[in-house]
Amino acid sequence: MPQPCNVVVLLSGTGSNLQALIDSLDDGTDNGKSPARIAAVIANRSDAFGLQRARDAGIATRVLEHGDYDGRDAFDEALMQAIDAFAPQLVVLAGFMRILTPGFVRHYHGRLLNIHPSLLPRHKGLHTHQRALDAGDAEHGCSVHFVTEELDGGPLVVQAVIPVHSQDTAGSLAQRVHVQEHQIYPLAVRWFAKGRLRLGESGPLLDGNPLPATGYLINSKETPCAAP
Ligand SMILES: Nc1nc2c(c(=O)[nH]1)N[C@@H](CN(C=O)c1ccc(C(=O)N[C@@H](CCC(=O)O)C(=O)O)cc1)CN2
Ligand SMILES: NCC(=O)N[C@@H]1O[C@H](COP(=O)([O-])[O-])[C@@H](O)[C@H]1O
Repeated sequence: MPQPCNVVVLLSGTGSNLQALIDSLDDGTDNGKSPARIAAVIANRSDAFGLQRARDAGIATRVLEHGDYDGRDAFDEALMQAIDAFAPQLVVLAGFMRILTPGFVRHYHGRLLNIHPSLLPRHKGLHTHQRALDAGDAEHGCSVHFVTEELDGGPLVVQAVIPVHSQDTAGSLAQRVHVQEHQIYPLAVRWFAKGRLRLGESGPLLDGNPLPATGYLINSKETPCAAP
């Protein structure tokens, strides 16, 4: 049995996506041989509740406060050293609210994933739920993508789609998107950890086959269909 894929998770806040990853990797569906292990959780804020979730799960934690460093490059250099101490095969951004430098992104090319609360390429950046409402979008959702230098511009791995209801608010959308995030992120991490997902020269490959530009699309009726 190959060693499980070492994963380091970066976060800045609540950590519900971290919790979904913890729960999915500990759900016994792999005959007790999880394809991945979360080696560490690293936060850029000491008040991130995700740190408590990690501690409760017995996962190592580190805090690097970006304000303690003289600029982005210095912070990212220290962050890389902290991450590499855990020798990850995969780095997962789970609500990590810092724009990463080109040097950082290059260092983790092909093994750096992010989850974003919109149907990319729509609504890159922040405040996506309100922007979807303001734009009158009929659909919204979330996206997992490989991280590149272009903010939220990396190649898509998987998206989950939800309908926007007339009575929706940014808060209600966030709640319904979170449910989908907690399905698609564990799915993508498992694919990567099992060697099924990789970033090829021309884009993401799943089982050797190019994924569509949308990534694997889960047209959610809000009860996510089984994915491969
Ligand atoms: N080079 C890249 N860095 C990051 C990416 C990426 O695709 N390429 N994804 C983001 C995640 N993200 C949205 O999914 C995101 C995070 C943070 C920001 C942002 O504007 N951050 C501000 C600070 C905001 C704050 O502290 O509240 C900043 O860094 O100045 C936009 C999008 C992770 N990084
Ligand atoms: N641009 C990055 C971004 O906005 N990411 C979003 O932050 C939230 C973190 O929630 P969590 O801390 O409960 O996992 C998630 O909704 C994620 O999509």
